Amino acid sequence: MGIAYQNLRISFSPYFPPAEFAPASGCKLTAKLQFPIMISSNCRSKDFESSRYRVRNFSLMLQYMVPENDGNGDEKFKSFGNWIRGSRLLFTGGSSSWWNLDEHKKVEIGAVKPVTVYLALSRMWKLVWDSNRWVLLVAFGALAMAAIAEISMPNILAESIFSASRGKTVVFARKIQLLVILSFTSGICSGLRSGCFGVANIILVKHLRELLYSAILFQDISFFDKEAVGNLTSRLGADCQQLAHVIGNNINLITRNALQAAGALANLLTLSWPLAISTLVICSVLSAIFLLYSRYVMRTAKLTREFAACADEVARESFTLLKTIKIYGTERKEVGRYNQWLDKLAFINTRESVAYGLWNMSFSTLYRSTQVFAVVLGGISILGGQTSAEQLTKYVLYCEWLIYATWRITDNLSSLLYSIAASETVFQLMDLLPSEQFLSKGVKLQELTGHIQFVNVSFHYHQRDMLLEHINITIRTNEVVALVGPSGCGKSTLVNLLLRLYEPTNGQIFIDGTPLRELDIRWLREKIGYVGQEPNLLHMDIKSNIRYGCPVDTTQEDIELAAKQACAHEFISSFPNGYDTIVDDNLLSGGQKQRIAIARAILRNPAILIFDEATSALDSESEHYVKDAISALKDNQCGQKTVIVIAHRLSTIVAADKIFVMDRGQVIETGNHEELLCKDGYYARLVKVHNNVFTSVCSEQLD
Ligand SMILES: Nc1ncnc2c1ncn2[C@@H]1O[C@H](COP(=O)(O)OP(=O)(O)OP(=O)(O)O)[C@@H](O)[C@H]1O
Repeated sequence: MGIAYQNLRISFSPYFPPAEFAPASGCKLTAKLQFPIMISSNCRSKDFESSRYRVRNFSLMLQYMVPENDGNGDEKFKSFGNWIRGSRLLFTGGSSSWWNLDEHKKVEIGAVKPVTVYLALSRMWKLVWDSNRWVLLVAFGALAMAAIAEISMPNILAESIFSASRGKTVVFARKIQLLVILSFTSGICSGLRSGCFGVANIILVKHLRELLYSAILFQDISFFDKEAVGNLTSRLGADCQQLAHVIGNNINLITRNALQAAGALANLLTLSWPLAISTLVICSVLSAIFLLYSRYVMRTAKLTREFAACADEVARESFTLLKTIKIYGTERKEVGRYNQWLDKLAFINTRESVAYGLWNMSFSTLYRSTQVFAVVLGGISILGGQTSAEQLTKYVLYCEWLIYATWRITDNLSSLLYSIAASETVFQLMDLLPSEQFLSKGVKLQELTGHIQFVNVSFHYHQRDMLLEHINITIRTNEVVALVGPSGCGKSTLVNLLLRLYEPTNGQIFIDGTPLRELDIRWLREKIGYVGQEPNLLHMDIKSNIRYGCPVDTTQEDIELAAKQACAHEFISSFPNGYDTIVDDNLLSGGQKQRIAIARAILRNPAILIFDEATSALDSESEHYVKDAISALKDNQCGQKTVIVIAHRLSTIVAADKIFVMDRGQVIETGNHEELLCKDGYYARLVKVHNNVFTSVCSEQLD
């Protein structure tokens, strides 16, 4: 990997730190830099040295690099200069570097095994054939009929003209009749062919998207740590759409033109084999040029998709974080970040267009020269008395057909190759096996009481240092426990392991005495209620949001009861549409979203309830209510629960039966509030700091 930007000043956006950047792990970036990177002041240089940031994906890192002078006039001059330099290279023999795409290979995302045309086509074919073979059979039947009708026409056309010139009225009338029948046959069959291939295409794209989407969704969460969301949506959207052309246009037109070319060649051979062979030579030259062109197209297509995906990812990220961008006034920086990928896209597309122009130039020249060639050779033959004018006319017509068909075949082949290149990543993703969690059939216990044990559990994220070390904790049935500790000490990670979003690197987790790995994951998750740090609601009505993922049927009363317990009923009822109000980003405050998420967790009536800083986005009053809701759930009407709360707010955790104090991935203290205060250790210090802050805030308010 290397960076080939000449004299480019690069800065890292402070709002999107390169979360995994460090030359240390696996990617010796600094050793290969061709030019020094100047890091601007908005990025602390220690971040680069720190082992916190490692290169996980070089291309991801590139997305965070922003040319410092983006958007100003200087840059426009520079890019204009680049264009001039580019054109000079193209036309002055320095073209090899102008055409060179190798440099850009370095930013391709994830090495993908190339897919052969045969493999890709057979997979696509199978997708359509398995679900609706009749469409394909009718399409190919109609295609063959139309091609036969069309290819017979030049012959009959010439015969009817020459029969008229010879005054043979009966022959002329018969030929015209035949021409009319052929015209109708060709028209009807062409319509049927296009329609059926169009339907086949729709079936193909639907299946591709369906399979791809489900293959992605069934991956482990660690898969999403490595893949950018923009890339995945790009595969689902643009790449699948690109494949939409394969059957409907490419295969359809290639087959039709191949049949027509074969028919034309057969007719040419019967008319005059020397002339036919000379046309074939021209067609072969065309094919050879096309082969060169197509190889280039395959490479540009791949890069185009990768860069478009990166641009999508930047746009997606910007739109998601729009508020942050507005507040920090980084619109121009974001435009620069986006532009960076657009420039790369333009670079590739310009070369692709020039290559297409050169290909078209070669084709047009050879096509026209064939006509001239045919007339010259044919004329000589007529003058020598070896060929008749009728034969020459037929020859010129079929010659045109052959060359035209060759052109259409190559043109569609290039588009087909473009699509096949898009299929590589799509198929690679589709071939990913679902997470092992979903494949193995685990144990379903008769009842889940919520007794949890972490036995010597250690864990680290992919390519990161060990985060949790030798965790040994026991949470008894119906206990309310709190996890406390400084930010980043691994509290949420501990919960992630309990939810089996990640597997421990060492040690085991037991639930009701059964190893977590052996339990049926769906069954287990049905029994767990989870309220995350950032409550994510879906774009649907509030009722459906509360009911989301609930394993049992629920009534409106159940939903309202859960909302009441989560202190959400009042504000929901205040909306004109009440529980039918559609949730969108601006409608609800952070606290309101969290209360809906709490209601969702309560409605499931889970055996284990997890609140990951569930109170962080709540105002004091709501926090008080939610605390009450948690206590109510603890000694609850509908069966007792084990409750795990991760909270920074002291008030939320004081009432817990047991508090686990964590620091740097280890549990350093255990006990209830009073016990821990008596220990006068880390927890006691935390409480003191909290009280001091609280007292100073109160006295400031009193002043
Ligand atoms: N998916 C991930 N991939 C890599 N590292 C991660 C991932 N999720 C979290 N981390 C890292 O693990 C460490 C612990 O994160 P975790 O969210 O468990 O901390 P926490 O104690 O819950 O912090 P907070 O109280 O701020 O939420 C952090 O340094 C974080 O950067």
